[in-house]
Amino acid sequence: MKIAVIGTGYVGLVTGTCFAETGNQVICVDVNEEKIEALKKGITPIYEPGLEVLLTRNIREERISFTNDLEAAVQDALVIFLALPTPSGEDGSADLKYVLQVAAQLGDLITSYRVVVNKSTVPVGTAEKVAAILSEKLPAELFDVVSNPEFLREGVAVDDFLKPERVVVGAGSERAAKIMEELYNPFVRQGNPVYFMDTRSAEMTKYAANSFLAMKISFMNEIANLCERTGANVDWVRIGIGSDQRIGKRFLFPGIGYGGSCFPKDVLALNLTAKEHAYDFKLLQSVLEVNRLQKGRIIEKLRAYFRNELNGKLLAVWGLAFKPETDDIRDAPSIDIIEALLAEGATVKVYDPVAMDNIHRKFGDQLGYSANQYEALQDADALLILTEWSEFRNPDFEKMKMQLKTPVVFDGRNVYALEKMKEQGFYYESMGRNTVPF
Ligand SMILES: NC(=O)C1=CN([C@@H]2O[C@H](COP(=O)(O)OP(=O)(O)OC[C@H]3O[C@@H](n4cnc5c(N)ncnc54)[C@H](O)[C@@H]3O)[C@@H](O)[C@H]2O)C=CC1
Ligand SMILES: O=C(O)[C@H]1O[C@H](OP(=O)(O)OP(=O)(O)OC[C@H]2O[C@@H](n3ccc(=O)[nH]c3=O)[C@H](O)[C@@H]2O)[C@H](O)[C@@H](O)[C@@H]1O
Repeated sequence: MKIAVIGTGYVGLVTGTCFAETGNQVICVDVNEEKIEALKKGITPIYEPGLEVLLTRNIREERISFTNDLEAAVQDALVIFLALPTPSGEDGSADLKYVLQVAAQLGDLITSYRVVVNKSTVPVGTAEKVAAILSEKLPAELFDVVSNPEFLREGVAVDDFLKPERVVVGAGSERAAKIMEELYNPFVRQGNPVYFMDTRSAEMTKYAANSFLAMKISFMNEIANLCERTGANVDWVRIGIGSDQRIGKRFLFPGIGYGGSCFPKDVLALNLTAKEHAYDFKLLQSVLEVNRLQKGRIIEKLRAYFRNELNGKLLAVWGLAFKPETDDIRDAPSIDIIEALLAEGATVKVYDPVAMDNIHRKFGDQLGYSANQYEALQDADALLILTEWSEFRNPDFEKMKMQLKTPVVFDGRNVYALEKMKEQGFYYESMGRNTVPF
């Protein structure tokens, strides 16, 4: 099948590459010329394990190509995917300007039947808005608008796309549903269900999924905070509740609050949708508040330890990306935490395996940047762990102690076992577990 993908960010690039991998002819479009030039050479602008290999193979076998020319891209494509940004607007609602602008452009370019598929995360009713814009220029028989939200996670995006736990398709017509069924057929053959529904339900499914996961994390963060106050250990509580299949083992890890390009903006946007419909979504408001507070917990711990004197302290930070296996720092909790440390007069030295360039673009010379994890520790009063990269899991503890001024670790991701830190002689505070004193 001939496919056009508009927008070559995370979602567009993975969508295009994976559909090429399953034998379709894909053309990807972006307004960013630099990005397109790099992609033509097989260079991906994002760090995503496995993506570049797949991309270069599909470029070599001529199943995927890149252009800045929207008209050329949609000329032959039967299916047009919109993988455009939907950032938070000023009031927290999803800003639809990119999606609606492209819809207007498509109205001028489409000359025969096309399925316009929205892969971006968009509020309920957006498919109808896109259809209304297309209708201004096109007769109804020339297009269908489908909602096909994406559930991939950064860091494991290729696997998530090729082996999805489910695919959701909101299609208003039989004709469009059939085309989508054919497109996803290779995935169905692997036993993964495709759920066909109306466009409004598909749009709501995406927000409900992200908000539910954000709620699960926030719930565990609150349990962790309570564990600290009651002397329980959240590791045991997590295992204890997670083995109940109704709860599930995943997404029960407490930490420094959820971040990333999606949970924060999507929870905000769903809350706004509720407001617009005069519905007071109390649970969602609590999720937002709990997450805001959780990012400050590690600062509270530091303040208590340093007796409110963070001014003049040298603090090392390991991990900046919003989670491991990505260089993405969009809405990363590390940003809020570093900003709070700087505001209190601390000096901050950072290290991350892949997100250094992105964090440098954000903070410039406000921070010290280290070439490796041990260099960051030199003379530091304490280490903060903000992303659970696997290379932080089994460090050379002796080297850490030698580099640090005092062997003090504040772990926002529960990377180490309490016994290990005790044995190694660290002062160690983590989330929802007992503090290991000197
Ligand atoms: N990043 C993720 O892991 C996931 C994101 N989503 C959703 O997918 C959508 C896209 O997200 P990302 O890929 O992360 O966004 P992104 O911001 O990384 O990429 C968007 C791309 O669209 C391009 N673009 C902007 N205007 C354009 C136009 N008029 N024509 C052509 N290209 C244009 C930009 O240059 C950029 O390359 C959002 O709605 C997001 O919520 C959904 C699931 C996962
Ligand atoms: O809509 C999206 O963009 C995507 O958002 C999330 O994917 P992603 O943002 O890549 O990252 P997650 O793995 O979900 O992690 C999000 C945040 O939650 C935090 N988290 C996750 C799990 C957990 O147990 N505890 C926890 O604090 C992570 O550290 C991270 O900051 C969803 O998991 C995807 O299904 C969805 O497609």
